[in-house]
Amino acid sequence: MNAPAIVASVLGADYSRLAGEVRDLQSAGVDRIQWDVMDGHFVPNMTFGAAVVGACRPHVDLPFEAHLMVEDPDPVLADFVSAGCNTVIVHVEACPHLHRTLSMIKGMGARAGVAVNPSTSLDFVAHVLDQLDHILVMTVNPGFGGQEYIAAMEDKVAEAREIADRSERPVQVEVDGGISADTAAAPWRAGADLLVVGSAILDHPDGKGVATEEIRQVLTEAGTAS
Ligand SMILES: O=C(CO)[C@@H](O)[C@H](O)COP(=O)(O)O
Ligand SMILES: [Co+2]
Repeated sequence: MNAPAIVASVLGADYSRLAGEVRDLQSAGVDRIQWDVMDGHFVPNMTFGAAVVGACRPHVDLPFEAHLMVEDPDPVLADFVSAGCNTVIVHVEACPHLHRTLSMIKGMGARAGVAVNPSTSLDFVAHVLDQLDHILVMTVNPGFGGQEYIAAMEDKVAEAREIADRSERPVQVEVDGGISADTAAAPWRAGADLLVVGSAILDHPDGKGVATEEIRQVLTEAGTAS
C-alpha cells in the first residue's frame, strides 16, 4: 500500500501570518493544504472565505482543497475554485441537491468531494458516484480542531474504500479530524489515501517539520509491519 498523503488543515494556524504559515507547511513537507471554511450555521464556528484562500495561493505550490462546512454551498463554489482550490469538498448534510452541487464543481474543472459527519451513513454515495472524485470521512464532529479522534469511524473508512474501489473512476478516500502520529496508522490501514492533520502539526512543540516527519515515520513503520 502506498503511504497516504498528508494534508495540513490550517484551521489552527496563526491567522495574523497565514501566508507564512502555509509557506512553513510547504517547507515542512506536507502534500496539500486544506482550508476549513466554516459559516457559523452548518457548524458553530466561523473561519475564512475565498478571498483569504486566494491571498495565500501565490505563496506556495501545494494543491489547495476547500472543506466547505457551509449550509447550501452552491453560491460560493466558484469563489473557491477561482481562489485556487483544485478540490472542493461539500457536506452531504448541507446540500439539498448533492448530485447537482457535485456536477457544478466538476463543471468548473475542479475535483468534487463529499464529506460525511460521524453519524451520517454512506448509503447515498452510490447515487452520486458518477460525479465523485473524493470521499472525506470525518473522524471528529466538525467545527473545531484539536478534538479527539473517533476510532469507531474506521469501519466507515473501510466501507468508503470498498465503494471507491468499485467505482469506474478513481475516487480518493480522506479522513479528517484528530489525526496524529498516535492515530494515523489505523485509518490508513482501513483504506484512507489522504490524512488531514491540523493541530498535531501546527501545535507540535518541535515544529511543523518534525511533526510531519514523525507521522511519515509512523506510517512507514506501519507499512513495513503489515
Ligand atoms: O474539518 C475539521 C474540523 O471541522 C478538520 O479539518 C480539523 O480542523 C482538523 O484539525 P485536527 O483535528 O487535526 O486538530
Ligand atoms: Co477539515
